[in-house]
Amino acid sequence: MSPSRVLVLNSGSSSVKYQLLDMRDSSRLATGLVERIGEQTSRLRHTALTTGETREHNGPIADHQAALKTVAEELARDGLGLDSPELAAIGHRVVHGGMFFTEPTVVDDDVLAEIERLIPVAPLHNPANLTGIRTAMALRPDLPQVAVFDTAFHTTMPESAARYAIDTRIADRYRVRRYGFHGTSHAYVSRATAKLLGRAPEDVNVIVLHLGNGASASAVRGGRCVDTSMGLTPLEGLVMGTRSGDLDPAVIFHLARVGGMSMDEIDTLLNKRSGLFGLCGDNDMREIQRRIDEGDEEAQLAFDIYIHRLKKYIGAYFAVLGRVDAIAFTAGVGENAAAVRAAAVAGLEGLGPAVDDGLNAVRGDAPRLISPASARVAVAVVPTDEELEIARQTYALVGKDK
Ligand SMILES: Nc1ncnc2c1ncn2[C@@H]1O[C@H](COP(=O)(O)OP(=O)(O)O)[C@@H](O)[C@H]1O
Ligand SMILES: CC(=O)OP(=O)(O)O
Ligand SMILES: [Mg+2]
Repeated sequence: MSPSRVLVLNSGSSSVKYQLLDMRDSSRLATGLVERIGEQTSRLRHTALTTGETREHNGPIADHQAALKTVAEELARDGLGLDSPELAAIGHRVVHGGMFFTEPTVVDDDVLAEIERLIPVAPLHNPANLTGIRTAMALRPDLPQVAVFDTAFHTTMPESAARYAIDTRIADRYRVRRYGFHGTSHAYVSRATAKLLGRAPEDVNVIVLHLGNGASASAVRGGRCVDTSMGLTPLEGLVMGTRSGDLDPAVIFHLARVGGMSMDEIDTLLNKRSGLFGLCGDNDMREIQRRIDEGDEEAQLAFDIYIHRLKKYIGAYFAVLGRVDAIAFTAGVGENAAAVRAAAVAGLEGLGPAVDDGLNAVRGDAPRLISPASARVAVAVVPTDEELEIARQTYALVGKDK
């Protein structure tokens, strides 16, 4: 029998999420998460679905290379090691693929060089993605390593949405344009939303709100992305856990000229010390909601700013799409924070969407509608599964090669 397993690695700036899947039936064999890499308090949580056993390790894991070695050891303990002949390929989430990578791609030296060249426009993500690929290559040099790019789904955006209004020659010389991210999630969720509505993706217009630590919105017309909120880098758009999202670019000149801050300091400020964290000292929506329940005004204002920006994007994408069939909430905040969903849609009834408080309060892992039957625009919670989507794309590509 030909090998049918795919290991998926989603390496973030300080974490690695992974899943081992059997693509004959898309079942998960193992899943896990390494968090707080580089800190003293790193944690690995590994679950073997073959046995139902979960193991946890606490203690420092210095870097992504060490993290992946530990992951490989954990898989081996369950008889699912990387040396298995059943492994067909390793699929990697790569955040920035620039303009060239519109499809999943088997990694070779040229692909590695291009991912490396794009580091300045994804400084938090591409270095971790590269380490993931290189470490996996060293462990299994014979296996195809497939890169699945966050940017790929957004390459269908029209030039009117993808261009910034700056001197075209400068923009072209430095490839300054809007690329968009979280594309694997936007693609998966927009398709799953069409399915939930019982319609073909080609017939459905969806606004997808991917609200995790990083957050982005997209306007999807008939299965193709026509606009998204992230731009050259994953900093533009919505208010995020630690990123500012949209601001007047002159804020940067002001902080440099008047505040005496260096470019690196401003970069760190906007990427790591802004967003919800910058506004109230917490980036986790659970903690913010707890503080709001206690009457904390700072947390309330952070929440209100987050919601105001989200609403502006929902409104904008109504205008971009003309007709909207559904709004889909996904990722950690979108899937779990009922208060965010209710507040984001409140007051938009004139445009068609509405949230039913009873349905919104129901928790679950399955895609579900939270709008009343009378709403002209459906509102849905659609859990994302970037790892499954990466595994599918990886397996489809490797299968084609055989
Ligand atoms: N039960 C919950 N209620 C509210 N927010 C939650 C809940 N669980 C997770 N979150 C939010 O989701 C975020 C993580 O989302 P996730 O999509 O896993 O992010 P990422 O992939 O960017 O690490 C957390 O920072 C937190 O704000
Ligand atoms: C692109 C991006 O922001 O990714 P994440 O949400 O995983 O940080
Ligand atoms: Mg994520």
